[in-house]
Amino acid sequence: MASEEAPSTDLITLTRHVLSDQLRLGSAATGDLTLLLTAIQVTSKFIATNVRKARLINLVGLAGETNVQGEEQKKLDVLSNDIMVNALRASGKTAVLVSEELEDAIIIEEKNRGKYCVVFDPLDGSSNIDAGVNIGTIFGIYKVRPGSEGSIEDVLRPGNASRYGSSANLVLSTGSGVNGYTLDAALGEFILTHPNITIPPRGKIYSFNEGNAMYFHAPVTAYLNSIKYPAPPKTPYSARYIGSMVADVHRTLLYGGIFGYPNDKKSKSGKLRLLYEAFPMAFLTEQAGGIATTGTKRILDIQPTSIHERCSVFLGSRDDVSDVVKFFKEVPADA
Ligand SMILES: O=P(O)(O)OC[C@H]1O[C@](O)(COP(=O)(O)O)[C@@H](O)[C@@H]1O
Repeated sequence: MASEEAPSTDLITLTRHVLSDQLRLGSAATGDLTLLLTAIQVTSKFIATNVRKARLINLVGLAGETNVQGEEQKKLDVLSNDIMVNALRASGKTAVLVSEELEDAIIIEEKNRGKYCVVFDPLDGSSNIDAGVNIGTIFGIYKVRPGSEGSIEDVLRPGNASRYGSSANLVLSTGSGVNGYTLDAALGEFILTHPNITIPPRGKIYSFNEGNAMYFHAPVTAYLNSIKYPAPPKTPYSARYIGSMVADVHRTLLYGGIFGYPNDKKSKSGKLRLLYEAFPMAFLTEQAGGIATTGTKRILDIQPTSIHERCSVFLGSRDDVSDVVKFFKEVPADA
């Protein structure tokens, strides 16, 4: 009879892990980032719980409002946004908040102000909510510039980011590698389950919404044809597309391959937002050993000019994304 392996007694919670990370920084660490991440953890747990029981407590469907992107807001979009704004303000560690759901940035009042700015998409993939498909929260954290009291300029800077479904995962980088945590709902703790995530140098999966294929620019079409109809002995890549960036990128980090949402002839600037979708995902991808590009520019080098601007996104395994960049060099945009 197979003996079940005894559970590890050395539980590494997210808080413990971030603290040890901060302690490695010695006196430079004030504990502020740990407290801010604790606030974000609480919002993720709350959102995870509500996503799980959404249909039972009438939290599915539309909220009846439209956001700055022109998208109809889901009830869970609004709830998740309110929860994050309140928790981040109450943490006393933030100066500027930028949310996908709010037209303007929130500049935190002096009495509650801290030294961090948080940009976030409270519920990414919301088109999938009512079908119970994986969705998530994406966030990025900046320090205010020296001498700044907190203004929009503190987040309009080059970038150089939870997932809810069968399990709630949180994937985090503070600049020294990427770690994944799984929420133990019984304990109410995120436990380290994926230490030091490293993306494979090349994968066998591509993740694009090919429903837009007729609008794709020539380099993208040429690249996709190269992996769908390769010359033998190479074999075609598999297609996987959930339609929630947080879930498609999570899988890409673990299995390798490429996720892409390019700008095209229909949407010139692309769909995904630079500050709170592309930057955090690009940072995680690079920290995991991958590449994140627009096809012609490293995403983290982009200088943002507005908080809701969009950009083209290709990210994933180093060799796969390098192939895309090669096609952008060799194939004229509208050949
Ligand atoms: O439905 P499409 O056009 O494939 O777009 C899906 C993409 O849009 C998004 O849903 C945008 O995010 P929001 O749901 O936060 O607006 C991404 O998660 C996803 O990658």
